[in-house]
Amino acid sequence: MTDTKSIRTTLRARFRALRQSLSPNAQQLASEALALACNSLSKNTQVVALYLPNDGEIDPTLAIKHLWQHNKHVLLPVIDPNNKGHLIFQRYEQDTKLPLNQYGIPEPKYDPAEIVDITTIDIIFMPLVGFDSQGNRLGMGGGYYDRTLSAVAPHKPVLIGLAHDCQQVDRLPVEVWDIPLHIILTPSQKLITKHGEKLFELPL
Ligand SMILES: Nc1nc2c(c(=O)[nH]1)N(C=O)[C@@H](CNc1ccc(C(=O)N[C@@H](CCC(=O)O)C(=O)O)cc1)CN2
Ligand SMILES: Nc1ncnc2c1ncn2[C@@H]1O[C@H](COP(=O)(O)OP(=O)(O)OP(=O)(O)O)[C@@H](O)[C@H]1O
Repeated sequence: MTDTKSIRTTLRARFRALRQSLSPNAQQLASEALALACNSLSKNTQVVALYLPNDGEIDPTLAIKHLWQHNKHVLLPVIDPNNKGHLIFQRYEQDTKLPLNQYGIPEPKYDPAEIVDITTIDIIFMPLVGFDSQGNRLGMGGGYYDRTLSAVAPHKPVLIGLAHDCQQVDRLPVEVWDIPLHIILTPSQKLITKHGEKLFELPL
């Protein structure tokens, strides 16, 4: 194993354990703070991807409810059955059925009619295991988001990582394929990274 890979593996285990150890009350407060922040960032947008929580991840379900109330199109990631290691994004509505995927995460059943082209998404709010102030992201280790996003433009969709404050690390060792985040939201911070600063030149 390379140094980078082994450090990322060690950090992944540490930060997964840390977020899993948060109390239900801490998770609830985090989710409420997140809903306000997501809502404010989504104001001038129409199509927004989120995720359903797993493994102690910060819970965006309250944010999703707010977005529905404001008539936004909410999407969820679905593991692409036709393109190994990639995600597609499908519409998520109040009556969407959510069977569990291979990792036990609820996701819409694959349906080509429900797929939304990734280049039309305004914001992808992404789960993460760890992050640093440069916008580097450590995920679950499947490479799904990195592979899926490798084909999109550097400014669209806007990539926003969602995390608990305890998931921040000084500096993550990065891999060549890592796609940096524009913004990272935690219950107490809206961190605009150096990649995100370029977005101020564009309407969000
Ligand atoms: N909530 C949420 N949804 C998501 C992701 C995510 O990180 N969080 N993903 C982001 O990519 C995709 C799923 N990727 C995942 C990759 C690995 C594991 C996982 O639990 N891995 C186990 C090993 C499981 C096995 O191989 O049987 C582990 O590492 O313990 C979970 C999700 C799509 N949906
Ligand atoms: N663009 C890509 N093309 C091909 N393989 C990739 C790409 N991105 C990631 N991978 C593969 O995915 C594996 C996992 O990558 P990494 O450790 O960066 O995942 P992660 O960022 O934690 O996961 P995720 O993106 O699913 O949240 C790597 O071993 C790498 O080989």
